[in-house]
Amino acid sequence: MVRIGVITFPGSLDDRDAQRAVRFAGAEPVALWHGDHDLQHVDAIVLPGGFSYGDYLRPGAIASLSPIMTDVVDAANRGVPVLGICNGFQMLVESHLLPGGLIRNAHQQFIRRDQRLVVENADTAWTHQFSAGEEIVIPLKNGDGGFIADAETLNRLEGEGLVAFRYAGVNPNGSLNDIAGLTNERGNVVGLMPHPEHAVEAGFGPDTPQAMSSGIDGLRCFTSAVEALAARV
Ligand SMILES: NC(=O)CC[C@H](N)C(=O)O
Repeated sequence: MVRIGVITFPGSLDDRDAQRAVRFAGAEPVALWHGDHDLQHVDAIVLPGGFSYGDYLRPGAIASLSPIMTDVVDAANRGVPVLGICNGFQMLVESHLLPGGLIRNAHQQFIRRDQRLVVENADTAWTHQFSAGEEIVIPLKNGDGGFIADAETLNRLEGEGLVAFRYAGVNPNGSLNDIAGLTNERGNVVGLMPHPEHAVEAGFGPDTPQAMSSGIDGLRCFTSAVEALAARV
């Protein structure tokens, strides 16, 4: 069975939900601890949402220095699929596995909403079960979701198709180019601000009209990875 590790940091909030999403996707969730240098030979890694180290300094900045993050960076560079959700996306950026930065929302408020997204890149480990241009709805909840990058980086991200998800309808936080999520060149590392793990079970996900979203749009992030990994085993 495919085994997907979910790393818990001090202040993680959504690690249990991420484990549950992994189980719903048909894989075995493996609870990993940030202070261990031990990935327990998992096939893929999820960095969950939350408030690691109370968002002290910058969200994800202290967590990026946790012992296990050197193992995560090594694994990512070997091609192991890594998904960073919200605070996990912030950790990926702070670890330089993805470029740019995430700053306070433009309106200065913490925001929670069911968010429309366009899947821009459906050729990554975590998105290949979507189609490019497909619109989905998953929850968004953060205080520091404003994506920034210098002009050269932004041009490269757009030119090389490294924008994985883009906000649709409204830009909820002032992110440049409506960027909600990124992938690396290889497609194994993906980070996004909205929360796919909160949209994996009918009746508990976004409350949107059927025509707009299945309510479980987030599940395909996880089943994408599980399907590709299962084919390798
Ligand atoms: N939901 C989350 O993971 C929140 C991330 C981070 N603490 C923020 O507020 O931006």
